[in-house]
Amino acid sequence: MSAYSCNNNKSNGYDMCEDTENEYTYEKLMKIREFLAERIHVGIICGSGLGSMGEAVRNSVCIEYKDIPSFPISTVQGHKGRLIFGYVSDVPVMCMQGRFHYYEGYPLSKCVMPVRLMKLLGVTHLIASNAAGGLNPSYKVGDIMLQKDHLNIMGFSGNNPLRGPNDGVTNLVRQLGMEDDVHEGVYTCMGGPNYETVAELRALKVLGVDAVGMSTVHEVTTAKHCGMKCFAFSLITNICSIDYENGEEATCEEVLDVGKSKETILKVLVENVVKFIGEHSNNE
Ligand SMILES: O=P(O)(O)O[C@@H]1C[C@H](O)[C@@H](CO)O1
Ligand code: HPA
Repeated sequence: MSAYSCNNNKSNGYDMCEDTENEYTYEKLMKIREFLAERIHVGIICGSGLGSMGEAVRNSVCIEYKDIPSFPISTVQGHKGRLIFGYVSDVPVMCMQGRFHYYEGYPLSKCVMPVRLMKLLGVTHLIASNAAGGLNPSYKVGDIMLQKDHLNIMGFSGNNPLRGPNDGVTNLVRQLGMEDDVHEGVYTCMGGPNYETVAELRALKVLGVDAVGMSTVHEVTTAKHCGMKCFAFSLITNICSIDYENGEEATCEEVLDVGKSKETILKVLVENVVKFIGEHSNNE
């Protein structure tokens, strides 16, 4: 008898099959889940005003956060609040158009839950983006800062910082024709929701911070802990002034406007990085 043929044993009224292939144990289901999970490869988190990167996703299926059981909702301007599943450069991705911030009232464990979900769904590589204020005097509004490291101020007592993004990816970003506008630097996350005081910015500068924002550090820390490879970058949306006499605090509108003005280049950036990951990771 072949593995799939039934013997018409109807002792309980149903067709009974001898074949053990028809028994779905928990272990077997987990194997199926693992197989399917391997089909999603890259996770993308869009920062404030950077949701247009989600338009790089082709053949997409969108699911609103509010429709997903137990999922938090986005409460911040510039975060659509939906998951997009699809393909970028033929690589299967899931994209968060909207992240969760500590200042929204969510504990950090909830802010990073989607990263753990990505891991469960098979994501091996995380691309995290954010809007940030430039502290390094050589940065201009609209520049991109590749996060070569971060300062985990909110977890000063011990989380590991991100070390060394993939050199190849870094070069690839430089090839975007933005050589003069791309930097590698140190990012830090403040608790928010208010922007930093001059005294705080001065302290951050002394600590070696090049750009300051309100996210990403805990996501990257969690992703690293889960064994993912991470590529994180900041769009410099405003320049942080450490001068009491000159310089104004950024506004939310300003931050979102800079994101909008860089939509095209950010989409290309995401496409190139995902393509690179697809070509170099061998579906690991
Ligand atoms: O989600 P990100 O880190 O891009 O958001 C930044 C930090 C604040 O939420 C907002 C400031 O305008 O942008
Ligand atoms: O200057 C800033 N500080 C903190 N978060 C930010 N997000 C955009 N700009 C900034």
